Amino acid sequence: MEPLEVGILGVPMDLGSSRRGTDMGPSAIRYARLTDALRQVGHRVRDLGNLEVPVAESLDAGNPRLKHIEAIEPVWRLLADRVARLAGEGRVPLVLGGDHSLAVGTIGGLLAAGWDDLGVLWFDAHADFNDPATTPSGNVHGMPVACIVGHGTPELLAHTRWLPRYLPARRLVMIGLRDVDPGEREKLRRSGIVTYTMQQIDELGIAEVTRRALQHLDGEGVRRLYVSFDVDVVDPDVAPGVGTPVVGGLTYRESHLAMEIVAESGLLAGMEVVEVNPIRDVLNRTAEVAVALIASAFGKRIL
Ligand SMILES: NC(=[NH2+])NCCC[C@H](N)C(=O)O
Ligand SMILES: [Mn+2]
Ligand SMILES: [Mn+2]
Repeated sequence: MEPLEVGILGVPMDLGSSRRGTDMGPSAIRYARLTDALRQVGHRVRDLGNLEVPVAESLDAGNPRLKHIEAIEPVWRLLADRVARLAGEGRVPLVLGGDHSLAVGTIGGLLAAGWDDLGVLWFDAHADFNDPATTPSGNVHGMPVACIVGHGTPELLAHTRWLPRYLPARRLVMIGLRDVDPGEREKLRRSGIVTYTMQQIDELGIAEVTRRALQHLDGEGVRRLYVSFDVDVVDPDVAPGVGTPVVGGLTYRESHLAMEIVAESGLLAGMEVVEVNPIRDVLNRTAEVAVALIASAFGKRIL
């Protein structure tokens, strides 16, 4: 991989989740030597620090079907500005979460930067495609995909009016699904989003699935790839430090192989790693897995 100018941005946010702790994700990932890992692969790295995010205890959650949205939307806007600026400077944004709701800000920022050839690989145990009508929890980290592709109730989409446009649903591919809510399933079928469940990964293998996903995006005109990596896609035995663990996830090697294939595609233009929750982790193991996966996505090779 060509040497890149990587810009790291932390988003210490857990307002989108009912469990506290993902606000400490950026620190845990940095502590696991992220910049060293990227420099070893040959990239130039600049860490731009963290965004300021309100603390849950200082707020009222508000609407129980859209918790903390009044505090989350301003974080999205701020994050979108910062990401758009990074992209405008020719830097590759690497965003450290934080709960997965932040993806609305990152992807919104890339759309604002005029990335018309953007496609998204969404690695996740969950579909994150709920809206206030379908959500079982009211947690906004279960809704970012609905916001990004513009498929949600007007109440939800009212908070995305700052987006320059929505991402076409066919430019987002989900990999690793194994916990989808009933309301999400219906919406997902009609959405145009391409999905690969754990069953398909078991049957086809992660290499074939990742290659098919990339091939589909290529056919949609995607030339710049953004990887949204929710660490709960990895099996909780390997990555226990997450807010919403689901058994039956990717093995250590499967998740690496997917990242290695992403690197080989030559299309990686940005990445976020979200949902690392140090409170639930064991000796920062999940953050270490996150750093190793980032290194693979950014071109680290075994030989
Ligand atoms: N980014 C995540 N970890 N999302 C978990 C979502 C869980 C569940 N589907 C919900 O909407 O509440
Ligand atoms: Mn997620
Ligand atoms: Mn998830």
